[in-house]
Amino acid sequence: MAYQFPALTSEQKKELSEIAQCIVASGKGILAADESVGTMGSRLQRIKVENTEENRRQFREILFTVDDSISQSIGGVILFHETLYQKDSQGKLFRDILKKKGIVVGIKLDQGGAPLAGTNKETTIQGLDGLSERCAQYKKDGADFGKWRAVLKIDNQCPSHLAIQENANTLARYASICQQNGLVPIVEPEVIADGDHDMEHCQYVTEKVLAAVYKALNDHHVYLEGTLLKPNMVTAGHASTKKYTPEQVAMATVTALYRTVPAAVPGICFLSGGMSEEDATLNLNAINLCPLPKPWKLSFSYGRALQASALAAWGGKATNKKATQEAFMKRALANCQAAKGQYVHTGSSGAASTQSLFTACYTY
Ligand SMILES: O=P(O)(O)OC[C@@]1(O)O[C@H](CO)[C@@H](O)[C@@H]1O
Repeated sequence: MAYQFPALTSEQKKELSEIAQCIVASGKGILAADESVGTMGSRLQRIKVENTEENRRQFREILFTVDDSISQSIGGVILFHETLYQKDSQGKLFRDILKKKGIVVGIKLDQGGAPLAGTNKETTIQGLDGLSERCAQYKKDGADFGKWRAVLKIDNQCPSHLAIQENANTLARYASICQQNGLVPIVEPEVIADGDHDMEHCQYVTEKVLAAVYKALNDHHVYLEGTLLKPNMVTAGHASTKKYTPEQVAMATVTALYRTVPAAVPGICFLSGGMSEEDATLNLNAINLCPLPKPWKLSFSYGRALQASALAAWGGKATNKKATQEAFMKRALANCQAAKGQYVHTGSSGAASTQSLFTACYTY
């Protein structure tokens, strides 16, 4: 069929693919620091710190003012709206601090779930109304990529055909709007780990979801070279009694991706989904060593698995700045090595790094 109505100019495509490649350049991944106020509240509650704007700002200032060498491991940071406009204690905007380090700034664009009536408590994600205007403003304010997380669960009759189609289409519509405004869309269809299903079942569902997402992206004329995928790894449900090695997780994950994700996609940055920091790193390392064709960069976009030790080290005290930055740097480096298949587990990880970070029905 003739391509009569091109969605993007060649200049727009060039810009988008350059941004995407820069984020996942060798060994680099993403710090997902885009927790909403509510989600950050539950993180802070764990360390007995009050969820105030100032406390959220202080923790993020510590992360973002870490040594410049962080840019060898972190190619992009996803921010929440509030954080995009926050400043450090010297009055410098966080986004300028990150950009000065050569880190690309991203913004969370989804606005929470809404029930899909007639399903077993499944959801779609809101935020398409006014999205183009928000994207245009964020681009002016220094963001170069966006993120939208859709949630699919494995349960009785789930995910339903409706939930898969609706979320795939919404992700594709979001991705198209992002690209029109110069933002690289991170497409995140998360099959959450709640449940007692085995890994094979998770693989089956993940393949169905990803196949629907890439069909929808194609229908919406999304330029794949200017996108990044943020999927779950293929694992057993959190309540499953079956245990799998990182090599088994890697084989199931890469098989699912190889069957469904086009080679034009420059990078796949996994979410950590409640895995411990160490498991998230070991699995990513095994994924990069998996003996299957891997035409994309396979990296990380971790929230919990990059910040849990740092949060524990901070404990709300400014005097713990150095220890907090060291803990963050350690995980960032470990994941940088894992993104190249070069991580060697030394056995010296702190308690926080092996602790499960799973929260049931994790939403926002
Ligand atoms: O699973 P993780 O790695 O902790 O976080 C993944 C993530 O998509 O989920 C959170 C909720 O939207 C976001 O803060 C984050 O970007």
